[in-house]
Amino acid sequence: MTVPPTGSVLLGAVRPYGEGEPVDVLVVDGVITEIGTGLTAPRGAERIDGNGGVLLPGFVDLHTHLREPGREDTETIRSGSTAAALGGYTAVFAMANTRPVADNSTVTDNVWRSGREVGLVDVYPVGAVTVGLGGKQLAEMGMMAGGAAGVRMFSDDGKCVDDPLLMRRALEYATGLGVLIAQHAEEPRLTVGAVANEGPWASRLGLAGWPRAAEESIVIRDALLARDAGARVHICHASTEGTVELLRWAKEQGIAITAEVTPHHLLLDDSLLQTYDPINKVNPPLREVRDNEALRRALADGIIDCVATDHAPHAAQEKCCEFAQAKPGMLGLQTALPIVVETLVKPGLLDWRGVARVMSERPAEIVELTDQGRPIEVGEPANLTVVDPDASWVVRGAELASLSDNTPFEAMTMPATVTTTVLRGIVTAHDGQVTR
Ligand SMILES: NC(=O)N[C@@H](CC(=O)O)C(=O)O
Ligand SMILES: [Zn+2]
Ligand SMILES: [Zn+2]
Repeated sequence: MTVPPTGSVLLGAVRPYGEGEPVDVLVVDGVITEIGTGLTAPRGAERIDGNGGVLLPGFVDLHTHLREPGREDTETIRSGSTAAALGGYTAVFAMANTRPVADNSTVTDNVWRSGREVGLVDVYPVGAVTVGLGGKQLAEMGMMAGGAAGVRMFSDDGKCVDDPLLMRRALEYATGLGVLIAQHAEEPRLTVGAVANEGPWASRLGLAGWPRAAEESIVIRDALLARDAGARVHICHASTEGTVELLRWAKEQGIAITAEVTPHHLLLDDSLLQTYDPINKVNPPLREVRDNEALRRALADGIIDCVATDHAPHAAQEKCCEFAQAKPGMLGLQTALPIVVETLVKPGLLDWRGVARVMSERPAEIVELTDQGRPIEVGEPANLTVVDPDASWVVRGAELASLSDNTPFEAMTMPATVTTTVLRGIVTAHDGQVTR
């Protein structure tokens, strides 16, 4: 194991959790050593002016697609890490649906090492649950967990582990290894050919519908399997009001279930499909306004644990085509924080402490990272993000760091921006530029 590099920096005039008067935060060798006013930077330390911005723990994304290996034309570990650092992230979990699939330790260890070499964000590879995402045979989870990457989360994301017996075995095996299974909840028999939320818009537009039950039946099935196995299970990209109610029930029973919601499912609804622009095509599909509202409330009250981007880059030719043929997925890393501000902070559902909870603390806890999502206190690791809460900017896909530009937020005005990201005391991004 290589020792990760650390740095020293003085963050001047920042407001931890957006509270109180601005203070200076001194970081030496990757650790916060002093918080106060009028601090001076020791020799060799960088000095960053925080301009009174909000200081938060660095964001942790449990759901990112980096497309390396296999589709480096659409995203690489470097380009995805760049987007992550600019978006305020200090750790991202890279999904296993690459080519080849990350179903063995050769792939997961390579992703881990490449992430370390780039050094902009901690890239944690997610291992596949089944060989080749085929849903038939369990992958060697133990080998991946025991490798250099120390894989701690497994998912067939993009596909559902739909066989209930196999899912039960995966949960049992994962419990023994102390790792987490994250489920893409989609009963495939109910979504054959489905491209849009089953509802009035899909009917009107002649698009094949994706029923809510396809998601909800797997959510409740997996909650029950986790209960019986004494296992933990994590639900990827929760998208319906019904899923929220099932999560509430399962948590009330004491079942160890956690869930994430994407920024796009918080903000966008299926009325956008009337243009037939596949930029809005995603799995699970954009739902209805009542779902947006239920998901926002669930995130605010903790029924949904965290925000995860499901950053899913696709090439122009995979998006600029007939709706049914287009690939599902949208960019997310650089727009996540502003959308959380728009949908939760501005309406008063979350304060900045709450943003720290859903973007950093809870995701870090779910995957048991000990150096992320930590309190902003002396002696804690300096994985930090500075936000300008008053900034306003217009999204331009072509200007985002991703190699792809499939953002559904094109031309939208965003509130708030990340001004600085710090990984173990090293400034990784500042004023819209990465440092390495
Ligand atoms: N969300 C998507 O629509 N697409 C994801 C896969 C997934 O998250 O299910 C992708 O890999 O492109
Ligand atoms: Zn998925
Ligand atoms: Zn995904």
